[in-house]
Amino acid sequence: MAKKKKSSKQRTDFRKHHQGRVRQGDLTRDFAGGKELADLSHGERVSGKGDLTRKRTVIAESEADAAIAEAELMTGRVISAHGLKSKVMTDDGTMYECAIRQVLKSLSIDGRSAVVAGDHVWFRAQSPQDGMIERVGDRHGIICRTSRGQQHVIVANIDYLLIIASAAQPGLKPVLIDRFLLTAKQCDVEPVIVINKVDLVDTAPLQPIIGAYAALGYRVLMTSAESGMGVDYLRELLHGKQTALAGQSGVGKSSLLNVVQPGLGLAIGRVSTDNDKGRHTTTSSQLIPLAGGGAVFDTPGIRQFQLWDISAGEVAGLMPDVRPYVSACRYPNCLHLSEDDCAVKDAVADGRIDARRYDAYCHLLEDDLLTITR
Ligand SMILES: Nc1nc2c(ncn2[C@@H]2O[C@H](COP(=O)(O)OP(=O)(O)OP(=O)(O)O)[C@@H](O)[C@H]2O)c(=O)[nH]1
Ligand SMILES: [Zn+2]
Repeated sequence: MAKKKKSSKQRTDFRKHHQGRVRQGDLTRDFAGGKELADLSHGERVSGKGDLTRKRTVIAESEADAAIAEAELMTGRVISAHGLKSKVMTDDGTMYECAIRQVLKSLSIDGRSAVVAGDHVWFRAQSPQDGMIERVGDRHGIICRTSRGQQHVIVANIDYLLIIASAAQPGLKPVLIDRFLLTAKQCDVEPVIVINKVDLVDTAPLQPIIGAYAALGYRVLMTSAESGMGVDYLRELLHGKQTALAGQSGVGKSSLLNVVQPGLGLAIGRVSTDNDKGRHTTTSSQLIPLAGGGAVFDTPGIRQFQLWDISAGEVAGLMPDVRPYVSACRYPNCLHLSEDDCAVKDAVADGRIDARRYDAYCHLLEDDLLTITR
């Protein structure tokens, strides 16, 4: 017991000393660190005799070994994880293709991935391009989806989900914003709504919709990558934060980042005229470190994120404006569509719930969720 405490303190001290940007307590999934491996190698000598002095000496030796082993590790952030290979970027922007140590893989619990995009990892460089991940930091702010009962983490360690929409080309689709809001709520990541391309429209008609979101407590920004409107505010907001980008193709995600951080040079696509839908120019995950701190995660997995993981019965509870009424419905499993004595429909009828939001709710259930589960 005492031995364990000491070793975790040593790790914490080491971490504080060497890994300034990683918070204390980040290393609880410490399956394969030098300490454990050192303990294994000294196992017989330690447990065989019960000689306390010798035991202490061996522990001290193994801790020294562990410190040396740890000192050889490099830190980085996982950009993408595919099967057993991960792309890891170090603080100075060097990319490594990393394998995952077997013990990490075998200790990954209930089918969850041992390593996911966004993870902070400690790895051993094996060549200028290759490495072996030895340790994964604790996760917070996980954006995930569940399909066929399996949870897939798309990206970890995220503070904001930046939901980017555009006022025109493609036109504003509040339904899409609502979907991403549900995702953010479900993942417990703070959403920020950005309405871009406001240079193309008269903004007066946007005010009611912006007001409705703001009244629900969401942060809403109007921006233009073209005129620069709202860009300083956005830059300030992203400063020091870990942000994941969401939004339909062509709304200007890359353009906005390029003006938030001049010199970035992300590829800008043309909006497809084919049914106003466009096609994502960005096809692989990117981690964009921001000058002055923070980073933006741009991954196709979130760009194309759908409501895979939300069941029809859960949606109302995730909408702050609808949630207060659901417990007053006659039927506990009321979906607030065509049921009798529905408190949600009553609230829509007398204006306590915004009719547009309720419409979006109905569409979502009828078009997506109920048809998928049928
Ligand atoms: N007028 C105007 N055009 C913009 C603005 N932002 C982006 N655009 C244009 O919109 C088109 C798409 O911009 P992108 O930045 O590639 O959009 P995206 O969201 O990154 O697109 P994907 O990579 O496909 O997901 C480009 O032609 C941009 O020049 C804006 O604020 N105003
Ligand atoms: Zn109801």
